[in-house]
Amino acid sequence: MSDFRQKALDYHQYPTPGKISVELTKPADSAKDLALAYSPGVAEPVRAIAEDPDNAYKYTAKGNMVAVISNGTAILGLGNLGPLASKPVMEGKALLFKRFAGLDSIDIEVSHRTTQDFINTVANIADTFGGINLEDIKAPECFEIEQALIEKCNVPVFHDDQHGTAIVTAAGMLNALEIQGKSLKDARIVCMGAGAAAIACMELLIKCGAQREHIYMLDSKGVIHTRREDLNEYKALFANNTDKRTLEEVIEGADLFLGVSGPDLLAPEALKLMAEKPIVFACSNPDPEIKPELAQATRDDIILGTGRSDYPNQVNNVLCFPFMFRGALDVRATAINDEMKIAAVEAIRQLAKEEVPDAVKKAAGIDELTFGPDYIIPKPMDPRLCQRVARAVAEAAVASGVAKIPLPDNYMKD
Ligand SMILES: NC(=O)C1=CN([C@@H]2O[C@H](COP(=O)(O)OP(=O)(O)OC[C@H]3O[C@@H](n4cnc5c(N)ncnc54)[C@H](OP(=O)(O)O)[C@@H]3O)[C@@H](O)[C@H]2O)C=CC1
Ligand SMILES: CC(=O)C(=O)O
Ligand SMILES: [Mg+2]
Repeated sequence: MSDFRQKALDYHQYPTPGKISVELTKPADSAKDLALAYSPGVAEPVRAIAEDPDNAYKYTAKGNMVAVISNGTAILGLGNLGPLASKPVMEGKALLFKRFAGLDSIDIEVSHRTTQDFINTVANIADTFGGINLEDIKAPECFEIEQALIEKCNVPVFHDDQHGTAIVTAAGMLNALEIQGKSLKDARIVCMGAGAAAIACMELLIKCGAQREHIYMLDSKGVIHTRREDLNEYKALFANNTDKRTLEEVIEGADLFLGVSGPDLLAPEALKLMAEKPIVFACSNPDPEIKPELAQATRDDIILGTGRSDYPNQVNNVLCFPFMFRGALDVRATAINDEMKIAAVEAIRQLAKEEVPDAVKKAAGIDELTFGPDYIIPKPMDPRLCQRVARAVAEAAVASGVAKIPLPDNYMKD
């Protein structure tokens, strides 16, 4: 067994199996404590919540609690390995919620027969939580699931692989384009993958200024084009009227490559065909579409991002989802809308241009971090991310009318 594999397994096994646990927030030592915590005292908040459901935010952990819910159908880039196998990833998301945004989070892995079963299961438990983070649910079911849950639930529902990924990708792309001296409006884009992350990333890039007709999307059968008869309605929106059928044909002259598909799908020969100063985000986890060392050896004018923590430019939804929910929950947003997403893109983008505190460099294990090809987006351990992104998101929620309470005084001020 490799050293790293053993280390990863040991990390998860010792000293206690798993990565999360539940802590008490109130004393529970004496009979007096228990009389308040349990019977008879607990009856008082019960009555208060029965009278007004919003009292759940006052008397229970709901307002600071996010459920991370998966069915394990698209676990990272490892595929459909089932609900239980997705548990380490979901516990990992809970760890990130707590570590970076102070949000309590519990993972829920759902076995189900039909898509409707899954929707019903989540809808039936949603009121327990302040928000629902859907994770690693494959396309195209993820689109129907998210839409149905947004309609059924009173709390914000967010499919992280779609929108978290899209927000971070857009922020990174815009900064990389700026450094390479290119514009999103003119950029020729190749998107490898046509699933949850791919469709959402391209839709958000279009909202940020990319042109749909400049995008070529590929799935496991090749280029998505208008003469294909096997396209679902989401892929069909990206069908090009073209004779091109292969990656090599569409990548020639491309400025941007986004990989949200699987390992080693971008060969160096294809990378060589991209335009001058290309931008490549090889975001498949854990193994990117091209090995970073190979990409760098193939093109010295490249800006490269991956989804991983062990290379520069980590283009990963961890830069978004903890703070998106922090901001949304703090103003009790009923939804996560486009205004909030665009506000998050801008906040992430701008932070990368600021001076980096020494503590962040130390945690990243890097001596110098200055806005440029090897530093296009902030590091996950940058504590300013929570302040900036949560504040931008909360302000956008208030301004766009989905917040149920006003911005708290001095909210997330530096
Ligand atoms: N860095 C980050 O933050 C994130 C990275 N990702 C990564 O993106 C990838 C996809 O995740 P997600 O969208 O949730 O999963 P989905 O299952 O929804 O989509 C996977 C897509 O990849 C396509 N694909 C598979 N094999 C190939 C191939 N050989 N050539 C071209 N396309 C292929 C599939 O094609 P088809 O439609 O034909 O089946 C499908 O469109 C994963 O590797 C995941 O780790 C995802 C979210 C966040
Ligand atoms: C990062 C992530 O959510 C994924 O790869 O699925
Ligand atoms: Mg995911």
